[in-house]
Amino acid sequence: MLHIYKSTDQLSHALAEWITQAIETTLQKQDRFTWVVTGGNSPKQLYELLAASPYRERINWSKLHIFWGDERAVPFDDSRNNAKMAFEHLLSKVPVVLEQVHIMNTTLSPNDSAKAYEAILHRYFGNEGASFDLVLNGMGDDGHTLSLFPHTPVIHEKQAWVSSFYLEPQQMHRITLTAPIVNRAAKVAFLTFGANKANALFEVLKGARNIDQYPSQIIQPASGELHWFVDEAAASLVKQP
Ligand SMILES: O=C1O[C@H](COP(=O)(O)O)[C@@H](O)[C@H](O)[C@H]1O
Repeated sequence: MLHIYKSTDQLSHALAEWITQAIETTLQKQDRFTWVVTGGNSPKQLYELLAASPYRERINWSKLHIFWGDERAVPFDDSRNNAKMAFEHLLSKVPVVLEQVHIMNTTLSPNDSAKAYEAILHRYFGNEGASFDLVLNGMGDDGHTLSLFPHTPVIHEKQAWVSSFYLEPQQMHRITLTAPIVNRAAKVAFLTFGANKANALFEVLKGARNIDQYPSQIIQPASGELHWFVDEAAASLVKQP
């Protein structure tokens, strides 16, 4: 489902409300809510909103179990670290249970970090079936999501739930969830805005299947919901007749 908003402000507010309702509704049926948060710049306003009234009071933070979709293999105190960003804008401001907040450990080698994260996920979800209640994703203007970058082999991963690799153009290792686990989620929501994302959004939603060029295409929950929260600038090509 495609949700289009006039401004990034309206978009962030609508997504904050949608996430809060998803948490409220799910917690009426079960005792925990597992949420994968995203990095990058796009979610900063959303995170600030969730950390403030009225969302802060409506969310039962003690029931939340937080995970990351991907991480740059840099120390936690590096400004590029996705977990640092989420703590700065959200998690340090709300009463989360730290034992339920699972950052990707960048003090280990990237390979060991991916294995350790995969072990955590298997403890939560077993080997089959269950997965996250919500995966929040961003999308880069090159069509990447998580750390599934164009023309990287990890796009085609079929077994591992977490993988690491060296991203040559950025001279940096990345650790990322893979399609096999993300596509089991109950809900996946993309947050994308800005004219620079318009072409990628068009190709991902309306273009021919080309997952190597536009890796966001591979995120298609098997039985869960897929939502795209975008602004009019990003949706400008999608909306054309
Ligand atoms: O590298 C990354 O980029 C994507 C998109 O980021 P944005 O700044 O364009 O919103 C992000 O979702 C991912 O977590 C991050 O590692």
